Amino acid sequence: MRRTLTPDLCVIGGGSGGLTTAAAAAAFGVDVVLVEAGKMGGDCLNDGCVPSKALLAAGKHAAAIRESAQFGITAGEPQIDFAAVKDHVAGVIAAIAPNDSVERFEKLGVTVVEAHASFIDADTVAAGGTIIKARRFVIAAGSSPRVPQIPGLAETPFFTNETIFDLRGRPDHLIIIGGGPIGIEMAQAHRRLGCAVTVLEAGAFLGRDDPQLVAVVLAKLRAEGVALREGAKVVAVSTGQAGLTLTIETASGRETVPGSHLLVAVGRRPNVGGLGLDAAGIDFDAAGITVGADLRTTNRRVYAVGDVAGGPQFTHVASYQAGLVLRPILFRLPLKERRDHLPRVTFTDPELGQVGATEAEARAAGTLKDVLIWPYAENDRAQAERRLEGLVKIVVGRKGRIIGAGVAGVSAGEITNLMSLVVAKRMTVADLRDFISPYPTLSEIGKRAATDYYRPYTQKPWVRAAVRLLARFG
Ligand SMILES: Cc1cc2nc3c(=O)[nH]c(=O)nc-3n(C[C@H](O)[C@H](O)[C@H](O)COP(=O)(O)OP(=O)(O)OC[C@H]3O[C@@H](n4cnc5c(N)ncnc54)[C@H](O)[C@@H]3O)c2cc1C
Ligand SMILES: NC(=O)c1ccc[n+]([C@@H]2O[C@H](COP(=O)([O-])OP(=O)(O)OC[C@H]3O[C@@H](n4cnc5c(N)ncnc54)[C@H](O)[C@@H]3O)[C@@H](O)[C@H]2O)c1
Repeated sequence: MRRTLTPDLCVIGGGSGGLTTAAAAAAFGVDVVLVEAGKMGGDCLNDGCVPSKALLAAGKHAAAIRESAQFGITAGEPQIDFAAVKDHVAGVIAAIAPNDSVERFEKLGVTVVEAHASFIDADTVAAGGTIIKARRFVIAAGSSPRVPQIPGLAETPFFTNETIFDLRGRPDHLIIIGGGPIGIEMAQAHRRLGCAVTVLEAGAFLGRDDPQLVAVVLAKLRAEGVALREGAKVVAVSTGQAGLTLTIETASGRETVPGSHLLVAVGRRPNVGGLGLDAAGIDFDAAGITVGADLRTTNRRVYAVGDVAGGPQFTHVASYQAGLVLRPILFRLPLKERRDHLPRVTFTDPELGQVGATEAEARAAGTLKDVLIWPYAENDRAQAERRLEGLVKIVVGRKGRIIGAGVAGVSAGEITNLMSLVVAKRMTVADLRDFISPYPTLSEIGKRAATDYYRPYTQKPWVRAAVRLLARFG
């Protein structure tokens, strides 16, 4: 039966961006319809952040057992039941799923339509048997794995992030095409769970990050036995009796790499197909839906957030943008998206976190005044945990303002949280020096870098003379 809904707001996509938009609008009493074609929770819950972090957590436990002798505890090589690890991953998704469920959102006052949404004109969407005419729309349709045009790939069985977490048998030798965050996280997780792993990367591993920080992560992966091939472009794939063979092109010519299973992790493509964007006058290209700094599309009734909007692809960015678009939609307030304070973390062990500008970005922009570095090895907590590898790097701009920070090391993501506040609130090196950091914590590393920045003042003759003079007054 056909029905027509006329809500104030229609949200397309029930992932990180769409759920945040719908829940926040409903909290203000707005009449909201949310349309989801697949699983509520989207990529992050079902095929992305959550299963990948759960798999990494399992790998971390295996590594802890292997490395326990340095603490005086001998346990030996861990016995890994790969299928049971996958049950753990599924269990974590199931534990979080109720937060994102149709039932919960209906309780919040959102009308959920479980169907594929497509615009039929500038202010109307068709979703299954439902027609939705809304005052405003937010498209949060996400992205899908990009599958490259590599000869032989279409005829070869391969995994993407949408299928790898369902694999219950342990791969003997997993080959990963792509050394971005997905490739590198999956490489370490699988290696620690007992697979041989080779990662083939055409350019540089974790190429968007600071090479000095990336080196910390790569050193650990290499030490654990992950084969990392940089500057290795995969140009052909084939399967035969002996298994899988990939042909790579490197600076020294072509060679082949054998393996048993293949994971393709070469980036994402925005889910713009099937949305009827032309019918609604919404421009898009290969990067995603075209939006301005106000996240508005070329149709003034329609906003786009998250992966489909062509910006940085992170759950927290989708949620941040979702919060922003409610300003004009609910309150008619202007909005301008800020990107100078966005954080990101790659959840390897050690982790790699970055917020704001990297050193190279600040230098290219002409805003770099100083770089402060403090090593993990100088931190007492890192000593206690026997995790000395890594560093904090603080990028300082004009007037001592901290415009970026990068952290590579154990729990770098948590330190990045602190640095994220510092960068978002436009704090200075003095602010980071002056707060009290509980001892012994890893986050003290940032404070130590800031304190060290002022050390030259202790050497200045006039400062020393002033100290001596003041001492005379008793
Ligand atoms: C393996 C992996 C690990 C990741 N790890 C992290 C991490 O640790 N931290 C982090 O911040 N980010 C991580 N990400 C990125 C993160 O998952 C995405 O940036 C985030 O999910 C984007 O949210 P979104 O709302 O834009 O899209 P999604 O979460 O993908 O949601 C889009 C939803 O829209 C639905 N949809 C699409 N088209 C239609 C339509 N026409 N009609 C109705 N519904 C539709 C889809 O079914 C989907 O449910 C990871 C990604 C991957 C692949
Ligand atoms: N911890 C996190 O926050 C996290 C984790 C995973 C994914 N993500 C998000 O998902 C996005 C997608 O991740 P991704 O790793 O798929 O993409 P990516 O674009 O970051 O990396 C893909 C890599 O594949 C390489 N590549 C492409 N074609 C190749 C070929 N033929 N041979 C060899 N290498 C090739 C590219 O050079 C690139 O380095 C990320 O940008 C990130 O925003 C975030």
